Amino acid sequence: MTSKKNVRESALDILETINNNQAYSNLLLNNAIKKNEIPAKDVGLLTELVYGTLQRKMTLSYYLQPFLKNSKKMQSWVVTLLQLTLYQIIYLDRIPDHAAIHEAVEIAKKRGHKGISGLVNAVLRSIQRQGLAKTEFIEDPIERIAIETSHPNWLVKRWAEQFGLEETQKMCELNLTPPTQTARINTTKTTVEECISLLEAEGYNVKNSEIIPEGIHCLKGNLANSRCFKEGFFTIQDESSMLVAYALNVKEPLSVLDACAAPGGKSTHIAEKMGNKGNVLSVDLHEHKVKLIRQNAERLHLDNIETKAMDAKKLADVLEANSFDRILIDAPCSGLGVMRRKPDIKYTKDEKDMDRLQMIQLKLLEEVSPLLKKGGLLIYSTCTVDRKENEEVVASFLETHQEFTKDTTLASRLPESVQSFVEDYQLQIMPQHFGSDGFYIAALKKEV
Ligand SMILES: C[S@@+](CC[C@H](N)C(=O)[O-])C[C@H]1O[C@@H](n2cnc3c(N)ncnc32)[C@H](O)[C@@H]1O
Repeated sequence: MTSKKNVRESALDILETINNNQAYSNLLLNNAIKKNEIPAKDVGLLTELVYGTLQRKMTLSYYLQPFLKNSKKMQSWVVTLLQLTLYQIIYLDRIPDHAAIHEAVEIAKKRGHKGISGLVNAVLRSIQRQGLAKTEFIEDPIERIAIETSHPNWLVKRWAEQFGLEETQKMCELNLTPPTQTARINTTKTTVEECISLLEAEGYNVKNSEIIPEGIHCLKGNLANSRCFKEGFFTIQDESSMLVAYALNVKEPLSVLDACAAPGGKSTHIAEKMGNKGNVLSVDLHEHKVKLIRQNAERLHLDNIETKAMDAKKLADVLEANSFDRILIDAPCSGLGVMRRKPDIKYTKDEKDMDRLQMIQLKLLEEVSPLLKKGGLLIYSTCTVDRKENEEVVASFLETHQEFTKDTTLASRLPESVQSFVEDYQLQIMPQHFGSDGFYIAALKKEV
């Protein structure tokens, strides 16, 4: 079947839409694959072109700059086309440079005019002849890391202040690598061994997680298309997120509130760990999000999840105080721990977002915590790497809530390889620790 727009034209369209509208890359990619009837064999290349160019945008701009006399006057699609092509020349060995340049010139002819295609050709050929500017000579280490790893300056500076330059550099470099698909086996339906052999029979290359006993890594294929997935044998989830149900200590049937639950990755894990017994109340803001939790629970054949669409901050108006054994607040956050999956985050967030989010996170803790029983456990988590949204939120909550204490037994409940990263009652996973998402967990206990 011939595609309506070829792979590189589609990649250019997607990148332009992201630049102009800040739309989500994964949704745009899926739409383009359908609309342009991109053949299955080219989907991998299209994904790599879009994510790779987006991930390296600042580095590519830095390399292009000396060759563009007046980039401000240049139409934005031309700059994006140059970045897309330079990405292939520098980072994709399997595409010969002349083929990438030829395609770029053809696209420029089709979308623009002869002048533009001549300019695209001239810029790319000059880069080939003269080579790339050296980043080692950038004196300021913050600026150098920012350009080399394509992270905004303010973020590199912020992380360097919080975690030191060395950890920041490691994190930024790891953020450029493609994530591995991981999944959590539904232990109420199957075992890890059985699921691995069923997936292998379907043609997948999978192996055990080195961190989570019920986790697996997929080395080939997309698990979402498997029969095992449809039958509810697993949930696609990052390994860091799998730690939350361990932190909650839900080995027996209990009453659990998951206050920010959609699409239900952690709710379903909790429900599985309780052996499809007890009760999980999964709350999220809107009905369309809550529907995703129900769909997931149904697919996994879990009957112990109840859902509610409402603002968790108002739950205390409709539920009894002191009524849950466990509460999870997996709060809305800046998502700085998941940049490998969502490179758009790098260019759309700013420091004001963290200030705004901190207020929301604190308010959620304030309003939801009275629902916890005395002696109960509250877990606060985010998929971000930022002290303002993590340690500061929890410290501020503890200051004004004497009835809560730090639960220093957190480490003992977590899988062994993670334990050494726990500090007292908190865990900040950095992407470079295990190659999983950056993630924060704090464990708090309500005094009896
Ligand atoms: C990090 S995501 C949750 C992911 C989920 N726990 C999982 O593992 O699948 C945060 C969620 O909080 C929800 N949310 C934000 N503000 C909320 C509020 N005031 N009440 C309830 N849910 C809220 C968002 O809609 C979003 O789905």
